[in-house]
Amino acid sequence: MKITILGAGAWGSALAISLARGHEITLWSRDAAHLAEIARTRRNERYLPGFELPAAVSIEPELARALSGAHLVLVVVPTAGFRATLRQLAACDIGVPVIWAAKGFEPDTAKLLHQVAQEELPGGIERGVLSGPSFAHEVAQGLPCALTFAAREPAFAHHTAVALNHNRMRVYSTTDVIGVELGGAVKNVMAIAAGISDGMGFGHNARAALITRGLAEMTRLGLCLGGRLETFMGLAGVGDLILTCTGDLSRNRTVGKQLAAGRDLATILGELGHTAEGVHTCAEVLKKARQLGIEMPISQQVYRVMFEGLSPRQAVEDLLSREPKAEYRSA
Ligand SMILES: NC(=O)C1=CN([C@@H]2O[C@H](COP(=O)(O)OP(=O)(O)OC[C@H]3O[C@@H](n4cnc5c(N)ncnc54)[C@H](O)[C@@H]3O)[C@@H](O)[C@H]2O)C=CC1
Ligand SMILES: O=C(CO)COP(=O)(O)O
Repeated sequence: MKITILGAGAWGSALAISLARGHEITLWSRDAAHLAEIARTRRNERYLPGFELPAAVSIEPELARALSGAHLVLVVVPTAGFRATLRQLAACDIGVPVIWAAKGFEPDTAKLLHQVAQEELPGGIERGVLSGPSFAHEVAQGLPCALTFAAREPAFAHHTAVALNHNRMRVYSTTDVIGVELGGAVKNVMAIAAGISDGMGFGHNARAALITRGLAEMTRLGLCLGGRLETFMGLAGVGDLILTCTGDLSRNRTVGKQLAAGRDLATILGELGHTAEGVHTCAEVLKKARQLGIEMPISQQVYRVMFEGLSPRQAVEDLLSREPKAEYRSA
């Protein structure tokens, strides 16, 4: 299959390297100068240093040419650029399936990406989302991983998962698009919380509590939005939650650790040099939770630490001083 990947950050580049095992890949980005450097060096030293691009990956700065002959388009830009990228794509009159691998709500609109796709892509174009526990660096190394691909149409979900699957990347399929997208969005907020807790030295018990109660928040919101319980218990839910809350390769977890060290958010993001989707998605998650009357105390405290100057220590004390409750309750 010929797959065109839009977005040459860490994840777009890692997927290009990984999928080049069985497909012909064309990599495109809005940043022509960066693409020219990748084409010259056959490496993406800016976002994914240390990996050579396989021969099956071509670089194409002209979008229409990048899309020519493609059987599948994979959009891997941050949520902030998702709508604009789909608009460019739609202007090229594509007639092939479009799938995406970004995680989070669209900034400001509190929309999940399938809703943005619904607004921007012509009707009749098959679509879906790839998610799950997958640090770009490990995927580029060819280490084993398992992901999930969600699409409304079961046959499309199955065939796409089969096409993306290879012996280092097991891809499962589901029709729960909302659950998969919501899991990927909320886990990034929880990774910031876990980073704060670990950065404060609160220990393994506290982190396990955050992951578990984070899963409860994800599930409460996700079920209300129409996601399915089993999705939150799967790769795109608890799987990715565990990875990002515990793995030091996580950019969101790094943001949390730096906040715990008392550093200012703007400085942290400036130095990170990568996207940390949990930062803006936190506000969108809380917007949704408010609209639906759902309690999300951990997300609330992460927001207050990032944007209202609450100290990480006070944030944790506030969480612990809440009235004891039943562990399970309906939304
Ligand atoms: N890095 C990882 O391990 C994984 C990342 N993801 C998700 O993939 C998405 C992309 O992340 P990364 O590639 O890691 O980010 P990155 O920070 O490594 O690279 C971002 C890329 O997007 C481009 N970009 C930045 N703003 C843009 C905009 N407004 N419009 C179009 N392009 C823009 C940059 O030029 C760069 O090429 C995010 O939603 C992230 O949550 C998902 C799974 C794994
Ligand atoms: O989504 C990811 C792994 O599944 C990457 O997480 P970060 O964006 O926190 O690095």
